Amino acid sequence: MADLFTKSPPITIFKKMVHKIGMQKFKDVLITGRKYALYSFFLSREANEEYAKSLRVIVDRMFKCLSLGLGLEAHEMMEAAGGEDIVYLLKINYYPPCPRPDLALGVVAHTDMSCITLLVPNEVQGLQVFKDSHWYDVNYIPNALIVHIGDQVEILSNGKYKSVYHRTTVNKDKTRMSWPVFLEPPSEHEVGPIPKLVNEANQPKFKTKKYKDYVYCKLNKLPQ
Ligand SMILES: O=C(O)CCC(=O)C(=O)O
Ligand SMILES: [Fe+2]
Repeated sequence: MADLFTKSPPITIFKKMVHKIGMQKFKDVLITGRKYALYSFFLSREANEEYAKSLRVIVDRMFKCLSLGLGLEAHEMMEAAGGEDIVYLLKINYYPPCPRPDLALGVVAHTDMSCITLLVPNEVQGLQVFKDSHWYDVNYIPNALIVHIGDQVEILSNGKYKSVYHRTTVNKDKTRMSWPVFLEPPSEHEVGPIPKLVNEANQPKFKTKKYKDYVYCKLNKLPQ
């Protein structure tokens, strides 16, 4: 086990996980409930490396578009989000069939804390987004990536881009899975409205703070 934590870059995901939940709990998780998802992490290291490489290309383009959309230079948004040090955090969601989907949710309504999230679902319907007081199903499109704007892009853009409020439902007969990659600033990185976007007429709508402090407040439901 120790060996696994000293090798190549994707292992930082596990280090991060261990750091978050503690080694004992991590081992407990490995031998109990979420065995399936965590084993698939270990077994598919190469696949994850390949996937991360492909995602990088898309991530660079997405940040460029977001930057240009705000009238900034192409590189500015990504730099403000942590540049080369942006963290790629892969999570695997596993939603088994549920006898009473009318009484349960897969994931409760939330916005992602990340800058952006790139998500691949399987073909089972479940993701919903909230708009104009309604929940809308996100249709499954084969080979398409789903992109969420997360809280950090909302902050960087001083509210011009809104983080998407979403949730997941569960299915009576089918198992749903999804593989989101959260693109996060490094934990010590300070995130706030990009100075060029702030002036007399556009006062900052968000505090500037370290990403780790943002996460702490959000997870503990404290005011930001
Ligand atoms: O499973 C999904 O489609 C979305 C999951 C999600 O919102 C999350 O993990 O943050
Ligand atoms: Fe989410």
